[in-house]
Amino acid sequence: MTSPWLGPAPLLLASTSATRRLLLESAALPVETESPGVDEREIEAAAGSLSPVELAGALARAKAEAVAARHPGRVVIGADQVLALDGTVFHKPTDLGAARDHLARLAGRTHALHSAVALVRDGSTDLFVETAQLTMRPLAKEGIAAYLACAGEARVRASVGGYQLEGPGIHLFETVEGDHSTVLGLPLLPLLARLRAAGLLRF
Ligand SMILES: Nc1nc2c(ncn2[C@H]2C[C@H](O)[C@@H](COP(=O)(O)OP(=O)(O)OP(=O)(O)O)O2)c(=O)[nH]1
Repeated sequence: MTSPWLGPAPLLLASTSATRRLLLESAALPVETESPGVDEREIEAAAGSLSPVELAGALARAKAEAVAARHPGRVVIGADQVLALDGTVFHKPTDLGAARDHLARLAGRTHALHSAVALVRDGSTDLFVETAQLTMRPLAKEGIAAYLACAGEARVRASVGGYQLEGPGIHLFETVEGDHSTVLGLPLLPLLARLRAAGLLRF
């Protein structure tokens, strides 16, 4: 397969997310990954009164710029996803109990997933945020328990909402508005448009 990538070196993804890496590889792009090594909670605490969208952008920028500083000349992508319900920000559940609490609060409501991407090239950062709106079914605690038993702790803890839409999480929803890749945490269409505009893609 001839990759569409025209860059001199593989894309450098400043992320520990296997999901994000898979999304880029599924687009036939050569990817290297490096952990950003930034303290997200510290950035969030310092961010003070940022909106969820601004917080996602600040975290994506911090991750990308931290890795770009270590690899001058590379095209670096950082990303962050924030789940917001009525302005309250949710973080990845630390265990099944936390996931159960999250889902009880999200059930029957519409929440936003703000997926921010920071693209760093030649010392400049291009930042954008895409939002998906997800309406979760009303779920009794028995339904939530059955979902958690089906999904399992590893899958539940791997994503900010406690669900993986391409997995059993799909059962939780009435409607999903927004691009699938935005839900998974790396909005591909606007990212590819920017890489194409920079002359980094063959087509
Ligand atoms: N496979 C899958 N992953 C999802 C889904 N929704 C969210 N995620 C994942 C993508 C990200 O890995 C994670 C969002 O959390 P973060 O933006 O903090 O990224 P994470 O800490 O995983 O990695 P990073 O900070 O980039 O090193 O949740 C989904 O529906 N399916």
